[in-house]
Amino acid sequence: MGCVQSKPGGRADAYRADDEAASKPAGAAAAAAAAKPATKASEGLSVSPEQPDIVAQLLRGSAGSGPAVPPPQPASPKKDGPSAVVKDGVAHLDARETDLKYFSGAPLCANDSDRCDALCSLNIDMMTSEPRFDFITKLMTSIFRCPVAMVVFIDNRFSYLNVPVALVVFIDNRHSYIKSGQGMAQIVPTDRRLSFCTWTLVPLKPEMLVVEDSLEDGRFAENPFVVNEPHIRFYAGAPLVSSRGHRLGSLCVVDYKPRKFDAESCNLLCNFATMVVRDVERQHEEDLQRRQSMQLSRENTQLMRAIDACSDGVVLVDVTYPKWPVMFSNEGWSTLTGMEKLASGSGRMFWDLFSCPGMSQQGHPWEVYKGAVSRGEAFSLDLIKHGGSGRHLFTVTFRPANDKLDEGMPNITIPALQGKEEDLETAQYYFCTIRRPAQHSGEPPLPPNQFPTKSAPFEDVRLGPLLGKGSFGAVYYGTWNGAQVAVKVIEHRSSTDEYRATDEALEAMLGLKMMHPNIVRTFKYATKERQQSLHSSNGMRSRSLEDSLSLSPSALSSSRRMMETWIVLELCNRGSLQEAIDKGSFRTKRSIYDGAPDLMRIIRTAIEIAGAMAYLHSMDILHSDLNGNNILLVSNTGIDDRPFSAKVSDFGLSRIHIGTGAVATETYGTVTHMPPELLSEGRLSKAADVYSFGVLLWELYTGQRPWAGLRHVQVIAHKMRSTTKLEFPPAVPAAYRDLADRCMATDDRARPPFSEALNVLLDLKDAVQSGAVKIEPFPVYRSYEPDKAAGKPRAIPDGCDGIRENPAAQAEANGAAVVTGVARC
Ligand SMILES: Nc1ncnc2c1ncn2[C@@H]1O[C@H](COP(=O)(O)OP(=O)(O)OP(=O)(O)O)[C@@H](O)[C@H]1O
Repeated sequence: MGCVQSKPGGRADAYRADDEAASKPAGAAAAAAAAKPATKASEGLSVSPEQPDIVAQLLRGSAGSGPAVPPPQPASPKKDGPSAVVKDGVAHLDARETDLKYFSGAPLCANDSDRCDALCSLNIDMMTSEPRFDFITKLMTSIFRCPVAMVVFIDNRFSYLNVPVALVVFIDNRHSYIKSGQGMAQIVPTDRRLSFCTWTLVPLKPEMLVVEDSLEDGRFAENPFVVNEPHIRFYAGAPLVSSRGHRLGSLCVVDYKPRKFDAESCNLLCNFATMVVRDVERQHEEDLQRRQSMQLSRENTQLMRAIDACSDGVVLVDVTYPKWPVMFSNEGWSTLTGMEKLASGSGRMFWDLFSCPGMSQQGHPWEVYKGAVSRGEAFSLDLIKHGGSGRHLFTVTFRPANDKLDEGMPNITIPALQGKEEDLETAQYYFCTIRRPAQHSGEPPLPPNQFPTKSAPFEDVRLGPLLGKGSFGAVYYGTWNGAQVAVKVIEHRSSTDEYRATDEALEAMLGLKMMHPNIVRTFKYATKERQQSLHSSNGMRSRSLEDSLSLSPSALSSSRRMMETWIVLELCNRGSLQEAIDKGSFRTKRSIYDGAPDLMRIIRTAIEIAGAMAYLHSMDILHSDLNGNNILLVSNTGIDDRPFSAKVSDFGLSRIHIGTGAVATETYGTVTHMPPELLSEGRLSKAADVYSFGVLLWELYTGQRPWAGLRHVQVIAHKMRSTTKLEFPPAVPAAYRDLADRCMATDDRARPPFSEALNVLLDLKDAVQSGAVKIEPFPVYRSYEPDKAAGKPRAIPDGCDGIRENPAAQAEANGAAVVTGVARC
């Protein structure tokens, strides 16, 4: 069923709201919006519960919808009037021809920003045409026998029209929005002043907007889409009212000839509108649930990794079934018992693997302990393992999975099992912690209800769950004298005297002497001989500490002992800068499509990083791997209005800078942030850190990943050719762009020292604060590549092997400076 009927003269649809009433106060315009509802509803009309007022308003006409205003004045058509134009894929008023005073469109309703927030919170991808809406609009064109039906969402700047293809041809005469899929609607963001639909937001209460003949209605008679192509004459729109009462947009039908719209049709349109909103809300709810369950599964994985890292054997059992099926076992379990690793679904029962000496007279252990389990009690038993050679005695501690680890520690249980009080009372899962009994190992027995923790090299440091793993080792949450800390655990071989790093070098590398508010503090470290591999058993090959100290591998004798170093660090509780950039934390939040960079937040964060780096360089320490993952965030203690402040971390690759020259290194940081001289010659200097900082400035401002979509080899090739650079969007403040460009200069001598970068940023902060620098919004869904002709996103193809095939390389071949910011959504 076609959704567009061709009209003589190429009629099509697009909107422009032009109105004399628009220059009136909002309330007046609100009444104007309702002043021409031509529908006369009949008695017995059914009203959808979610939109009770709509038809009632129709029955009453416009009375009560807002302050009284003069009825709209009919206006005569202007054949040579202004027109809507499409710029960069957005339908705008043509300001050259139009006196904007007369085309300001519907006035903003009082709660428009709440309304926009509500729309934003639903995470609707307004730029994507949805087949489910196509189905409804096609149904509507057939039921109402009109050429066009649309679902339109309206944010604070645009109406997102899902326009049938034939109309897209009209709206954008360059045809750049026509994709394959004939008959499918395409989305055209349209200046909200042009939109008929924005008038459905104006009345105080939701009501239908029916324009039987636009030439007879003062709000629309001079609208460019009435006066010119596509000559809209009829419009009927029902607001899309969310279950919380916010109007998100409208569902509308349009015709090119005047027509009547009876009460039954209004009712039907309202019901369709309700269907659309419920569908959107249901989809949102499902997305939320999906995200939550992904989060839960991530947390579960993290927990399992943390449990895996325990040197004691841990088994998770389901105590609601006889014999207690095993759900999970860790590496320590296999090491201690010699049994295979078990997972949920393996069908193995705990009480088939062990027996309890002396309990047979009392009954099955799972029955004997039923009471204790139902009360969620912890208990310990000496058990004999079945199978294998000989009898092995183990002490096993049983603890409810939703029990607390100990004072000051977070709840290290399965997240899915946490939470409800009633769950605590009827615990289903138990952790069984297996240790050899005291008489075998010489260790004191494990007190009941205590989760095993690693023995600490420091008496006063306790390890909690795993926070993450890096190439040098694992980082755990921990407590130290009651304070929350992060503990980095690194495995390495003991140093020979010949290659022993000096205390001074080690301390510098660990950042022990650094005291700066924007550098992650290292409180202390200690080394002990390692009892058992923490990571290698997980298949993870740890990079050793002496690798980072550039000790010769040949010097590492296999006879040397394996050591474990614990480094106690300041805890950074707000994740990494990279995560914050990816989440859009450096953009003003309205919607992802029209937000602007939050310049103040960006500059303040950049100042913190530049300050920390200036401090490091003043101590002749190079970072050498400065990137968003190595800058951690902590909750802001009120120094400004950001929720976080930044701290430079991870001196794993740091080198002591000797003299003024550069340090040769074979250790690499992150390719995207490395300067050309480091890539080509392995030459590391203070200027290399400055280059990485320049890339960070670009990321902070654009919110994008540098060189996204390119392979490492392609990134390196681009950098080596040095005609290629990261380009900023046009609206960036010049001082900011110049600083970033200087930092990323190919010639390392042209890069400013951090002290200078810091001063530039401080000046810029003052300029922004005083209003001297304006912040321009720019959409993030578009690439900033110089191919402006197409006016649409151009993604660099992934998986393209040859650099020549890359559009960036082609642009470069044409002499253009190439930009690599690629659409994130
Ligand atoms: N002080 C800290 N506070 C909170 N979390 C931390 C801290 N230090 C590190 N982490 C977390 O631990 C993870 C591992 O950190 P680590 O420094 O070992 O490696 P990385 O920086 O991710 O990788 P690489 O060592 O390869 O550069 C990090 O991703 C981070 O999430």
